[in-house]
Formats: sequence, C-alpha cells, structure tokens
Amino acid sequence: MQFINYLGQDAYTNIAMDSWLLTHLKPTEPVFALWQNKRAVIVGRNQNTFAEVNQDYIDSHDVQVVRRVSGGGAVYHDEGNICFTFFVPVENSGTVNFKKFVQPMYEALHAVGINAEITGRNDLEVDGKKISGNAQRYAGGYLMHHGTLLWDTDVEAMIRSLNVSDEKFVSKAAKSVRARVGNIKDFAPNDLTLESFIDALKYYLTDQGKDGELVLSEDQLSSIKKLRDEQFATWDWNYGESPKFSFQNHAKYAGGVIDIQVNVENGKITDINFQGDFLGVRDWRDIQDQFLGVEFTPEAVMNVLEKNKEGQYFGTITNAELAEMFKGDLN
Ligand SMILES: Nc1ncnc2c1ncn2[C@@H]1O[C@H](COP(=O)(O)OC(=O)CCCC[C@@H]2CCSS2)[C@@H](O)[C@H]1O
Repeated sequence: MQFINYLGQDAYTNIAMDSWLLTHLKPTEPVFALWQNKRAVIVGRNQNTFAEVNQDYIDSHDVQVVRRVSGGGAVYHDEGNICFTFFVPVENSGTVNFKKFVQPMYEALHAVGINAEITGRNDLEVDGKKISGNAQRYAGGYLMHHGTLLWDTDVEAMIRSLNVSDEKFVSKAAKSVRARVGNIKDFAPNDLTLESFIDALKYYLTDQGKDGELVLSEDQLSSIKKLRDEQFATWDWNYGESPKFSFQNHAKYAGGVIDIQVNVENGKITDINFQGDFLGVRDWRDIQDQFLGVEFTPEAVMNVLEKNKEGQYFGTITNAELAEMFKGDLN
C-alpha cells in the first residue's frame, strides 16, 4: 500500500484531511496514513458534543474538540496515541466490514510482536483491554476506515476529558461505549519505542517500503486547509451539529433550590425554564426570550444574566452559580 503523509498534529487539520481525501483522492488501490494529534477529543458524526466532553477540563488543558465524519463514539488523542486511516475503493457500501478493513493493521501489529485480537465490536484488544477504536465512512465508491492505537496515552487525562453526566442530557444522539483501555507499550517488546513502532508499522504496511509514498500537491493541500478553516475548526460543526437535545440540572445554593430545563437545537437554546424556591425581585419570565438563540454555553448564558443583573430575577442566587448549571461535566 502507498503511504500518505499527514501534516503535523493539529486535530482540525487531520480530521479535515480524512474527510477531504475520502471524497477527493479516488485511489485505484488502497492507500494508508499514520498520523498523530496533540491533545484532542474526536466525537462521532452523530454525537452530542456537549454530552461527551468535560468542557472545563478541555478548556484548562488545551484539548481540541473535533467532530469527525464517521460514526461511533468519542475518543481521546494525545502524542502517545497513533491514528491510522485506510482509503479503499469498494464496489458498494454493502461491503463495509470492520474485520476485513482492520485486517492489515491487525497483521502489522502481529508482525511487530503485538498480540492483538479483533473483538465483536469494532475494537482491537490486547489481554482483554481495548487498544484501538475504529470507525468507517463510505462515500461514492470509496471507504475510509480509520482507527486509533493507544501506544502510551495518558489514561487519566482521557477519563477526565470524557467525564460527562449521562443523566443531564436526553437525545437520540449516538452514545460512546466506555471500555477498559490499555496501552500497547505495556505489551510490546522492550526495545520498541513510539518512533520505532510507527516506523515498523509503516515499513510493514508499505510492503517493506516498496510501495512508496503518495505526495499531495500544493493545490490539494490548500483545499484541505480551506476545509479545515471553514468546517472542521468551527464551533458550528464541532458543537452546533449535535443532534437536538434537552438538558436538565438541579442545584442547591444558599439562595435557594433551582432546577433548569433547556432545549437545544444546532447548539442554540430554543426553550428554557427555571424553577425553584428562589425569590426573584422580578419574574425571570420577563427575560426568558433573551436566552433563545443563545449558544448553550455557560459563557453565553452568563452574558444574558449579566445584562439583566439589575432585575434580581433569581433572588440571591448569583449569576456565576446559575451559569455553572449549564455544564455537563460530573465535577
Ligand atoms: N484513543 C483511544 N483509543 C481507543 N479507545 C479509546 C480511546 N480514547 C478513548 N477510548 C475508549 O473508547 C471508548 C469509546 O468507544 P466507542 O466504541 O464508543 O468509540 C470508538 O471507539 C470510536 C473510534 C473512532 C476512531 C477514529 C480514528 C481517527 S479519528 S477517531 C471511550 O469511552 C474510552 O473508554
């Protein structure tokens, strides 16, 4: 198989790359890429990003959040995680078959001494621990099969990044399937390093280097950059494309007990309700409309609250306390 070089470790660029190559490359033979992201959470096409990422942790640890075009759940990437993508011409989408398309990676892993097994789900495991998650997307006669390889990922950071409350969100969005994960490094021959592991996979998959490299043109690279900027790096894609959902939360503060109920479409609030025993000086319903069309983020909600703080609509419950309720994380 020919090898394609991706460009650095920016997750917006790499996910744009996957998507663009699926619809534009049109290879006559299978080709593949090995690439890495700096810290990122990559959510599936049909997921509710708000319900998958711990936004406070993401913001304070410089984690990128990107929606990909394939289905499945949310995964965490860092420099200890390796991604692979296969682009394969196929007869029709009915040939989509995980076992078949993960097979070359399975063989490459065995060739370098990793005893991986293919599971009934779309995972690879070693010793009962998930070391690779996979997903696919078909478009116009081509299949993109991509997956992860946990070489030496910070599992603590993975768990923290994905630590979100299930109970607060209701929607038809695809849910992630939590798994017991492991790092390949712990099962690998002692002399293998991240670099030599990547080199070995590349060597094996290119038939000992004989298949060479497919080099993208400047034009192709600038189209990919454009797609990155216009789609994959935007809030509207990464958050706004979440299927519509409702959110509820409950809190008890010195100023009273409060329940919020919010409906969200395209990442924006379409309906909102507050209930509780707080004694507002004015009725919060007077400002209800001001929340509509606002992004479902604590910052955007805070903006609305701050504009109206003179009204004391929520008694002695502070705006910071209220904004805090618009978070999905479990902390
Ligand atoms: N990097 C990584 N690799 C393997 N498993 C992971 C990873 N990060 C998290 N997890 C575990 O998988 C579940 C989610 O499993 P779930 O089965 O829901 O989702 C997936 O596996 C999707 C794989 C997508 C691969 C793409 C390839 C290139 S861009 S992303 C999560 O809750 C964790 O327990």
